[in-house]
Amino acid sequence: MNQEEKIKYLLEEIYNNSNFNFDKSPYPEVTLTYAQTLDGFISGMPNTPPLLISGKESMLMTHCLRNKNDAIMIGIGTLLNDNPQLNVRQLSGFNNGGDVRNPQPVILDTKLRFPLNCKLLNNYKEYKLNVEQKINGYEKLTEIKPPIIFVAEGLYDLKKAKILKDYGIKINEIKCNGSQLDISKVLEILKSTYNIRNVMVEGGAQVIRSFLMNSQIIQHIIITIGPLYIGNGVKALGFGDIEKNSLPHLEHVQSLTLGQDIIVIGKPTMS
Ligand SMILES: NC(=O)C1=CN([C@@H]2O[C@H](COP(=O)(O)OP(=O)(O)OC[C@H]3O[C@@H](n4cnc5c(N)ncnc54)[C@H](OP(=O)(O)O)[C@@H]3O)[C@@H](O)[C@H]2O)C=CC1
Ligand SMILES: Nc1nc(O)c(N)c(N[C@@H]2O[C@H](COP(=O)(O)O)[C@@H](O)[C@H]2O)n1
Repeated sequence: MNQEEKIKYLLEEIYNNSNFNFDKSPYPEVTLTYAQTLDGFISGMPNTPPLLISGKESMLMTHCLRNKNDAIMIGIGTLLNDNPQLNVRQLSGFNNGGDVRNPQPVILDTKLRFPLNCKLLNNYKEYKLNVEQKINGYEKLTEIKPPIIFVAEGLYDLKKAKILKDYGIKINEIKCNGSQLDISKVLEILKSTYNIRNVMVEGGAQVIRSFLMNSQIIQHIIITIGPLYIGNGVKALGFGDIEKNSLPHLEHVQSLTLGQDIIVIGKPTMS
């Protein structure tokens, strides 16, 4: 088995041994995953270039996880800072007719700050154009699914939403009482409207915090620890203290090394 096959096998084991019952749950199966430094940071200071924490082997694991999940969720903070692609381009066979798939991107974006020139939109537009115009080799392209954006009712620009919808982007309005979107509602819609069976939540800090504070909706946590210190930056849980009792601990813990990185895998529990 090569490295990619070994990682895929490891992930199969994790998901096959999950006692998650999709039919009985109002939500998809949720995996929270991120990479952090030895001093607990997931990135440098806000508005600085993206920080590479994962080595090539654990980045391959991230792409295998993306391949395994129907959807990948990030907050608008990550989109604005990193301009990510959220695809599986590191897997063998990508764009060469291989048996791999991209997850559908999901963005939490109350005020629709989604930039009209971001890679997520450009990649989707380019893919659609290739398929619609049957451009040479289009049959072998790995499908790119349209991003799904969650916005708050009354807080976003309807004209911008119309432009995005015309490109094929899915926009879902949620009633929002507080300052952030209700992640339970978001997950319910992903399951009921989009038939999303499993979702990996990649971050950033505020999204990780929201999920960990509602850890009953998470089935798996997979953390990559890269062997570096950076001194300051954005902590995995963002800024501001949290009551210790609101956070879970892990059970059924496994750990392994991939390259120079340590991977910690477990199930969150409050008990
Ligand atoms: N190392 C790693 O694995 C990863 C690192 N990162 C890093 O994280 C940093 C970004 O983190 P951060 O700035 O916290 O941004 P986030 O990606 O967590 O996005 C936060 C924003 O999402 C919107 N939002 C809407 N609803 C919710 C909700 N229920 N919970 C949380 N957020 C919600 C809010 O914006 P609004 O009010 O406008 O809707 C909020 O400000 C970047 O530097 C990036 O590099 C990101 C992913 C993985
Ligand atoms: N697994 C992992 N390791 C790191 O070191 C990271 N910085 C991240 N970041 C996440 O990956 C996104 C970038 O994705 P693309 O390479 O553009 O597909 C970034 O936005 C974070 O979500 N992840």
